[in-house]
Amino acid sequence: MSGTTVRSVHIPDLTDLAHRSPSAETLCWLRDGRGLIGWGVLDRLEVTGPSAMTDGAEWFNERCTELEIADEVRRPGSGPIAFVSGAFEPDVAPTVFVIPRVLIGRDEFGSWMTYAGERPEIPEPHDVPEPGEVQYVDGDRDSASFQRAVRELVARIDAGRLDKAVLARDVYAHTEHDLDVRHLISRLIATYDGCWTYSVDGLVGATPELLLRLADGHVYSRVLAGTEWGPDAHERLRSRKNLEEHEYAAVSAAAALEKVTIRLSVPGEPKVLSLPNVSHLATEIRGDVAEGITACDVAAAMHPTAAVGGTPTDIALRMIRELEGADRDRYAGPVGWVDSHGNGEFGIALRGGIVRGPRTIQLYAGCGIVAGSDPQTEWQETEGKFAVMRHALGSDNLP
Ligand SMILES: C=C(O[C@H]1C=CC=C(C(=O)O)[C@@H]1O)C(=O)O
Repeated sequence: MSGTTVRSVHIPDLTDLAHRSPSAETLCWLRDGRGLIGWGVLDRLEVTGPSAMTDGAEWFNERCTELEIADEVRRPGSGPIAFVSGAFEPDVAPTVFVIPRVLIGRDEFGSWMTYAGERPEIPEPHDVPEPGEVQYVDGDRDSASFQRAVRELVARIDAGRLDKAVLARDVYAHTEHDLDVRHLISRLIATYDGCWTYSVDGLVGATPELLLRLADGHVYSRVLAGTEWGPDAHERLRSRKNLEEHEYAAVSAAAALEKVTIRLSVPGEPKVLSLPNVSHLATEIRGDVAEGITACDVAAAMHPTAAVGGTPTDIALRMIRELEGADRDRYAGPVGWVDSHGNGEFGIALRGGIVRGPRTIQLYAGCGIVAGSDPQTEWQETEGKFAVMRHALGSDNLP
């Protein structure tokens, strides 16, 4: 890679990024027609260990110092970038960094292309094959065993051992034809355009939860917890149980952000976020980071918030390991991108799955358990969250 030139150049504005990738190994971070889509691998790292996120960032910075960089665009996301998918438990599963060979980016000012070596043609938009019939098979937990785990967790909360933990379950989707993540991406962006559609190294989904955006020293985070669906969902979101469940997540995110920011603004009351499948309570946090802090530093400081872990974090993680069954791998980890200036965006990898074979994807969904959580309702909530990927795989049903 040493001596390779990476160039970013302005190109005519493209509104259909998702349909341009010529590769089934598409890397993507897209929301509402803006974001990044990449293909080809200039370099790649898999790293495991408690500091995987910052170790990977160091590796990326070293790669950048070896490159010749010619960036005429000079905006967050231009120049060399790495797509990143972090493990939920970084000392157990690998965190992946991928520097694409070619990338098209788009923001409010227009589009650009970044490439290593010779300038490629801009690919024409094209259709990709559909997966055909899909069969769903429960993973480690069926309805009864998931509800048993919820009941056990509520008993431990009632006994005062912890306040909250997020329990997840997995489902395997087996498809008739080979899976092409570009098909999933195009279905996700069409319906969940207010979410961040991601695809990194087989992890694909559309998350409504932004762990952080860091651009020119300003940080923004959208914390979600508390879920309802169906009639009167907005009123029911204001229940004591939902507000409490949300509060743990917002407090944990703000406490982590405090360590890396010099200014922080946290609203006192959550808002309601409506999605096609469910609605959530949402807290939007804004701040300014201390000098030299990068998006990977902020992601490492924040993960896992109580939106996916619990309160207190260490006890919740122990309970999750004990009660959950399936290994989370990169589900509920930070997913996104970072550039050579430390700007970046990371979602929490929710409402998605991990491709496990040419015709198999393992889907995950979880929900926050607090005192008073009802096992049957929590099961239904995971069903509502699986709707995102079921839709991406071809179903037209929403819960
Ligand atoms: C853990 C998930 O969602 C989290 C994010 C928003 C709302 C949540 C809830 O209400 O339980 C979860 O904390 C998931 O989608 O798998």
